[in-house]
Amino acid sequence: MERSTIVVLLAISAIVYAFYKVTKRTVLDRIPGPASKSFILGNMGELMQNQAGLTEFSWQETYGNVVRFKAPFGMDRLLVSDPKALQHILMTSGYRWRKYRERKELSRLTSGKGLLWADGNTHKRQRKVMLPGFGTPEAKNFLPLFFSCAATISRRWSDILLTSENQSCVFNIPEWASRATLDAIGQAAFDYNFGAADDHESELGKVYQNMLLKTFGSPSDGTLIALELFRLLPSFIVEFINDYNPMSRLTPVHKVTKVANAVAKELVSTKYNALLEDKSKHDIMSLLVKANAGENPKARLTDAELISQMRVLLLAGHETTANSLSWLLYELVRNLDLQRKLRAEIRASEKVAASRGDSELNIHDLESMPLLGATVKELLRYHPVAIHMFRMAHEDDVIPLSTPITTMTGEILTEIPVSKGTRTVISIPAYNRNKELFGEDAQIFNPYRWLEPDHVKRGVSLGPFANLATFSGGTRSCIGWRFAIIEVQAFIVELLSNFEFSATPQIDKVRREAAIVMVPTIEGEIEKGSQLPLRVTFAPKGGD
Ligand code: HEM
Repeated sequence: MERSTIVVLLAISAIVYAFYKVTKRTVLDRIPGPASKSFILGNMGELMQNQAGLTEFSWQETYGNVVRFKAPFGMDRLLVSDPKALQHILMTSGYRWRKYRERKELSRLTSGKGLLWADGNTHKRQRKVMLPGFGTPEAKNFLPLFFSCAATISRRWSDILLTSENQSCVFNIPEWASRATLDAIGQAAFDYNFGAADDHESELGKVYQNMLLKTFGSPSDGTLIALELFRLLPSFIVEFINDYNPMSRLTPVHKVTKVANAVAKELVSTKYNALLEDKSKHDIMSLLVKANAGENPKARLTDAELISQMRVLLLAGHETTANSLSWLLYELVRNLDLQRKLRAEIRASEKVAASRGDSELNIHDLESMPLLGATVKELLRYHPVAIHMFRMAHEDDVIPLSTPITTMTGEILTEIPVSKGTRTVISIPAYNRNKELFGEDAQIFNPYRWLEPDHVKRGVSLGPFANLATFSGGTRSCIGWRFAIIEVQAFIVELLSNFEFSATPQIDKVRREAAIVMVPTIEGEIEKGSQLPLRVTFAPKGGD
C-alpha cells in the first residue's frame, strides 16, 4: 500500500473515532479552558511548541489548576496542576493512572524498555531491583566523586583562562555541564570514566550532546498529529516505523541507541564477571546486578532489561542535572548579589573544613549551608527540568481537588469523575508556581522564600523533596533525586569557589526550550543546539 494511502486511512479512522468521542458528552465538556485553535491540532501546538511552562502559566492564571483543552481531532484533555489531584494521580492511585502508549514509545526510543518505559507489574519488578543503589547513604558517598568531576571542569577552564586575554573567557555552559555530568553518572553508576569532560571527542559525549533537543525540541504540527495517530496502531508497528525511519529527526536517537547499547552491553558483562569473581564494587550497576542475582528467577531482570536500565541511568542521570546546573548559573548571573552571598557562604565552610585539616567540604558542611540549600530548592521549584507527565486513567476514577472548580454551567466541583481512558497532562512548572503554596511571588526566582517562616505553605504532601512536583511522586517518582541534589550542590560549590560568572549580551535572548527536558537555547539560533554563553573569570580568593 502507498504511504499516502496509509496516511489517509489513518486520518479517516482518527476522524471517525474523534467524532464518536467529541459527540459523547462527559463532565470534561463543562470544565473551562481555552478555545481550540483548530480541529486537527486543537491546543496542542500552544502547549508543546511554546517555551516551557508559558502556556500553562497563562491558562492557570485564567482558568485555575484544572484546565480542559483540546488535543488533535477534538479530543478533550485535562491540564492538571491542582495539588490534591496530583497527589491522587501520581501517588495514592498506584498504577491506576499510566503513561500514554505513545509517550512510552518516546522513552523506548531514548533509553530502551527500562524503567522509564515500563508500567504496571513490569515496572514494579524493575523498580524493586533498581532501588538498592539509590538510598541516602549511597548518594552521600558519591559527594567526593561529584567534586572530582566538577574539578575536571575547573582544571580545563583554568588552563584556558590562564592563556586568554585578561584571563576572561565565554564558555557555553550546557556543553560543559553535559559532559561533566555524563562522567559523574558513568563513575557513580558504572564505576567507569567516560572521560567526556576531558576529551571533547568522546563518542558517548558526542552522541548525547543535544540529542533531546534535536529530536524533540520545537515539535512541528505534523509531529504532534503523528503522535496522536500512532495511538491507533499496534505497538510493534510503531516500534518498527520508528526504528527504521530514516527521518533526520530520529537520527540522533538512533546514534545514541547504537553507541549506548554497545557501551552498556560491555559494562553489564564486566559487572557479571566481577560478581562471579566476588570482586563486585559499590557503583549503582554493581549493586543492581547483585540485587538481581539474589531475586527469584521470575522477578529477575533479563540481560536486555539490565542494558536498558543502564541506558535509563545514562540519560535520566545526566541531561537532568546538566540542565539544572545551567539554569542555576543563568539565575546567578542575573542576580550577582546572590552569587556573592553564596560564594561567601562557601568560603566560610571552606575555612571550617580547613580548620579540620580537610581540603574538601563533606556532606555535613553542605547540609550546614542554608543559602546553598535554599538556592537549590528554588532552582528545582522555578526551573524544573522535566516539564510534563502524561497520565491516562487505566480504569474509571474520581480525581479529588484542593481547590473546587466552577463548571461552564455554574456547577461547583470538588472532585472530577472520569472514565477509563481519560488523558491528563500534569504540569510540573504550573504546580511549582502555585501562589497558595509558594507565595504571591511564586512567579519570581527568590531563594529567600525557603528561609522565611511561613512563606512556603505545607499543602498536601507531594513528591520526595520539599513538596515540589519536580521529581514526580509515588510509584514512579524519580529514583535519582538525592543523587541529583548532591551533585548540583557539589558542582556549584566547586565552580563558585573558583570562578566568577557574568552575563553576556545574549542573556536576554535565552529561551526555555521544551525538549522533554527544559534546555536553554538562544532565540533564533535553535539549530546551534543548547546554548548559555556566560563570561567566566577567576573568583577572588579569600573574602569577596
Ligand atoms: C534535577 C534532576 C532530575 C529531575 C528534575 C528528575 C525528574 C524526574 C521525573 C519528573 C521523573 C518522572 C518521570 C515520569 O514519570 O514521566 C523521573 C524519573 C526517573 N528519574 Fe529522575 N530526575 C532528575 C535526576 C535524576 C538522576 C540523577 C537519576 C539517576 C541517577 C534519575 C533517574 C530517574 C529514573 C530511573 C526515573 C524513572 C523512575 C520510574 O519510572 O520508576 N533522575 N525523574
